[in-house]
Amino acid sequence: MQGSSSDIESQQTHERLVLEWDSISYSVKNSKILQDVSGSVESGEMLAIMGPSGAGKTTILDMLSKRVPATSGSVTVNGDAHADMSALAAYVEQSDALLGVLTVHETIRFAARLSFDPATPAEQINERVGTVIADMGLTEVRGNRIGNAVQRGISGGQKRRVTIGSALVTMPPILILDEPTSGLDSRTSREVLTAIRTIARRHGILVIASIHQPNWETFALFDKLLLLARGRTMYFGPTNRLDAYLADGLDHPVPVHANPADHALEIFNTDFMSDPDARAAHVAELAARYAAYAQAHGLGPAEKGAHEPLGGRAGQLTRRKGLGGALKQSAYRTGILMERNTINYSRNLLAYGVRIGMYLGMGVMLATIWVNLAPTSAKVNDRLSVHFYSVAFLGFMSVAGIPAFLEERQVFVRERMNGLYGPGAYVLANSLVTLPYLFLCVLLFSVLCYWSIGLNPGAEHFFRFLGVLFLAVYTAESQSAVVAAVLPIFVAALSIASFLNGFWMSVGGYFIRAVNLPRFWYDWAHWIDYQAYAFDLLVFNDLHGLTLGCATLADGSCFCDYPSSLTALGQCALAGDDVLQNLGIRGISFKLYASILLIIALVYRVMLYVVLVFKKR
Ligand SMILES: Nc1ncnc2c1ncn2[C@@H]1O[C@H](COP(=O)(O)OP(=O)(O)OP(=O)(O)O)[C@@H](O)[C@H]1O
Repeated sequence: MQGSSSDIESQQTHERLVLEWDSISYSVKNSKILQDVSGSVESGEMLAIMGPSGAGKTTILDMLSKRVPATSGSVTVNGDAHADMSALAAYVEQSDALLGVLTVHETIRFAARLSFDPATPAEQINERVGTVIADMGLTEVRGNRIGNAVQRGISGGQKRRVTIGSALVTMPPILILDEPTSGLDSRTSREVLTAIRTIARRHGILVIASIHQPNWETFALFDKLLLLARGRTMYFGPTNRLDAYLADGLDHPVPVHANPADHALEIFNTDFMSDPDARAAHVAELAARYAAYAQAHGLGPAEKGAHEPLGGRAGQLTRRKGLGGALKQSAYRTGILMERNTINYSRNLLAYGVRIGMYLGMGVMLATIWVNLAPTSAKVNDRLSVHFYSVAFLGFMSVAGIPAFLEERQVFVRERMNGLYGPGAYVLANSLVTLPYLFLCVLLFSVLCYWSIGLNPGAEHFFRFLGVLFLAVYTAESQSAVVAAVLPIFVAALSIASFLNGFWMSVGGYFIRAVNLPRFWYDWAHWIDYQAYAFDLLVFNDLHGLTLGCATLADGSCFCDYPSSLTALGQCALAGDDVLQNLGIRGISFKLYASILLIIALVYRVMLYVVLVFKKR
């Protein structure tokens, strides 16, 4: 039988799941953010979580998705407290983490490709992507870019729908949405939630959404409602029984023509009560009244029944794949990420175009300021400063890559949480796609300045200069990535990465000779300083084997700026190796130093991986 869209549709119909949470509480220090909240929801159902601002809606979503463990109580799927939620659930956060230069269609298609089995035919993926784009009302803007600081893109509400679409297209068994309708007008909110409901019913997806102020029709799309105030349950049950509870349980019937959701939020909002004790007592009383009513009227979580054990697709997802399978999947996802990164890098003018311009500018600057250095001993210090400047400033400017790394990292955090791929695939794709881009930057810089400065001529010397500089810049870029992964806040990452580069400059051996450094710094910092190895290599490459002319003074004597072994032989010249000897870098092994530089770069890449393994947000 021919593969058709119905194949993929049927593959994506999930087995029945029941998500239950039993008496979950969450405290930070001594403050109780959630208290004894219980409930359940199953495949095909939509649960709304509502409550005044600060009621604990995002917190409970974090508990249900197991992003944050509850202080007490349990969260189970089909009775299993160890179900792998990253494999079962897609979580759509309040903020939209998207790559600004991709189009709407590309964004959703990449999400689909990252989630589907490698064997899924492209037409099936395209069909699913097309359906989701239509369902989210994005057909008109499917070819438009998302937008970023330099290029205005789609609207905030459309971005919200792209984020939801990117989750929905992966057909997760559980879909968790934090404020899916923020930024959407009431008609669009209703359309989007109607589409989610249709897809959820059709494919048996369990949907949980926190929501602010839904209008009547939107509210009615939900099967169940959990109403929170100050972390306590004000109501949990079918949406269509809320009216009865407000009237009979609380003596606050919904006025004629009023929206029950608005009315309930008015009752449970205690933010404007000035006395904190009275506020706490009021909320406690409302929670007690709900508990008594729920018991008397059979509301609350369904009776725990016998569950099917997790099996089928969900079970497969929660089970670890064999090593071979995992590696294959990982290689497949890495390939897709590389493709996406390449598009991102090639289109991201702000992050990458401007940087290329900056490296070009630095090349022109060096070429015109250190212009045509004669091979004389008087110009040795100028040559040294060229090498120092090239390593230190090109390395330093790697901080310009931090904003783009942070944008990419946010997308990674979202997709990783949703089980699309792990830190291994991400780091590998990032590490590989950065290579040609940085190489291009360093190549442009080198071509522009190497010959006009008059560094050691010869192709071999030029290519060594290029290679060493490229390794140094790649190491610096890797260092910036590690810093930004640890501290994903732009200003903080920028400050720390700049400080580190300044530190490496200070202990590298240029400003103060390495052997003159205080032992405390020399014994460790100098030896792990990538700039020190790169500087030594560039100087060695330039001066080794070179003969430099010295000055003949008025009295006929010869003056060299460095002690020369050649003057004793009757030549008024300075051997480049004499300078190297004086600097303490004579006889270094080019291969060894280049290998150490490479190892430092790789260590940073491994550090990036380790940081991302442990730092999940
Ligand atoms: N890690 C934390 N440390 C301290 N306070 C926290 C922490 N997490 C949540 N809170 C507090 O718990 C309360 C509930 O926060 P939460 O973000 O869950 O509310 P919310 O209902 O989603 O609010 P909103 O609708 O405004 O987004 C807030 O007062 C918040 O400040």
